[in-house]
Amino acid sequence: MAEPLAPPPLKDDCFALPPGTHWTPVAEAHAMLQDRLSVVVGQEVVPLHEGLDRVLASEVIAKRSNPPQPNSAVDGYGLRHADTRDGPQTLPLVDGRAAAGAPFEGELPQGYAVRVLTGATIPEGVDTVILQEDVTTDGARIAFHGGLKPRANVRRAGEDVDAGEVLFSAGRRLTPADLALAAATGISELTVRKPLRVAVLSTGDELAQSGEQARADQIFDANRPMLLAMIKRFGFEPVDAGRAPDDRDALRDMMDKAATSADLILTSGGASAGDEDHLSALLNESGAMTLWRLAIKPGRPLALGMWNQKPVFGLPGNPVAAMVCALVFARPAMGALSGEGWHMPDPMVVPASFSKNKKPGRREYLRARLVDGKAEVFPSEGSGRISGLSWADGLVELPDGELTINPGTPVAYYSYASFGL
Ligand SMILES: Nc1nc2c(c(=O)[nH]1)N[C@H]1C(S)=C(S)[C@@H](COP(=O)(O)OP(=O)(O)OC[C@H]3O[C@@H](n4cnc5c(N)ncnc54)[C@H](O)[C@@H]3O)O[C@H]1N2
Ligand code: MOO
Repeated sequence: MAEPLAPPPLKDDCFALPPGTHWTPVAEAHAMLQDRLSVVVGQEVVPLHEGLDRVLASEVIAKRSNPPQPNSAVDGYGLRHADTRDGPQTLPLVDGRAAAGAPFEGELPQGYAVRVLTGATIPEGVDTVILQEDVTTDGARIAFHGGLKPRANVRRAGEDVDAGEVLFSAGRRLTPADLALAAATGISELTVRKPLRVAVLSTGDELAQSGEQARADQIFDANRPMLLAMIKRFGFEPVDAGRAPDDRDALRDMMDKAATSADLILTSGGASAGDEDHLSALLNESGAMTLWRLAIKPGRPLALGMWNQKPVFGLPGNPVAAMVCALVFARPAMGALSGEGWHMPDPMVVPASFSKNKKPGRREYLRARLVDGKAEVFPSEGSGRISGLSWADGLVELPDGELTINPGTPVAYYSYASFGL
């Protein structure tokens, strides 16, 4: 008869971090990634109107000043300031007018005023424009009170931007306002980065696809729709690489396909070192695998490797850990790979409305909501509690060390929006 199997004794340090294991602190992991990742996408030239949300590959320089010539800020009358004095006065009007797109020909004679409309090029001789609400006119003269400010209502050429000024640096993701500025300064084409294509692959025999009939022992794949949607929100190109069974050959095929259609592969599940953790085994086999045990909660295991020259981020399977690692590690990494640059948002420091005794050793991310300027947290820290991800509008980050938090303690809060979600 076999010896009865005795359970292992509890260790004194069972709640401490495993001895001898190096837990990579988040800051160290960030520094390493930042150091090792570089732009992997090429460039292309697109017409200005296709520039929205694209990442600039080079700086953009204004070709033209804005405005290109001095123009009027108001509807009114142009005159020489030297022809005015304090107190009530009149000036005769010249024939003709200056309108936007239809300039006044010639120079304004001394001692006259000229009708000007908003946006019109300031006629030669005019240095000041009086608002039409401040004059009376019979069509041949204007009467007004003096004391005008010299150059009133005149927009100087280049007062907004001068030709030759740098409008944007490389790496900027273009906004609607950027397109307006580029158009106004004579830019018609933009040299941008090709979009970063990010493949998302789920692993695990337990996964069923939404819409399919799930066996009783199966769960629906929640990570893939979440990660694909996150990539889209970040402004990258999501590539659905499907769901791989716990079979090394099938996973290898799917990884090969993902590597041909994307610049970066995000997987979820199979990242740790369990019997069915085929992803880490496969990356190990390819010789380009590092399993990072990160000092982060949730999301301890992160498998990083290269597959057919494409970087792979093997995110943990638990959906909460997958999302946290995608925000905290994959998002800034995608910035570096896409040409946008490494970027972590700045948190808002807000008072906590919760209590917690945080143990030392791991940086923690709690699902949080901002209510009346205070951070509330989801009552459960379970890494499979997807409802908390959906309940939250951001994350509270607790530092690596030990900390006692009471209502009112300042904490770092990152809104989902600050990551681009
Ligand atoms: N002995 C240990 N076991 C575990 C440890 C550990 O340190 N020692 N770490 C735990 C932590 S923390 C995490 S996170 C997971 C990470 O494991 P894997 O990345 O290998 O993920 P799986 O084991 O494949 O899955 C974990 C969990 O997530 C579910 N899952 C996976 N993919 C999806 C998906 N696409 N949609 C929804 N849910 C998914 C999966 O069914 C599991 O329940 O390991 C712990 N174990
Ligand atoms: O990464 Mo695990 O989800 O910390 O729980």
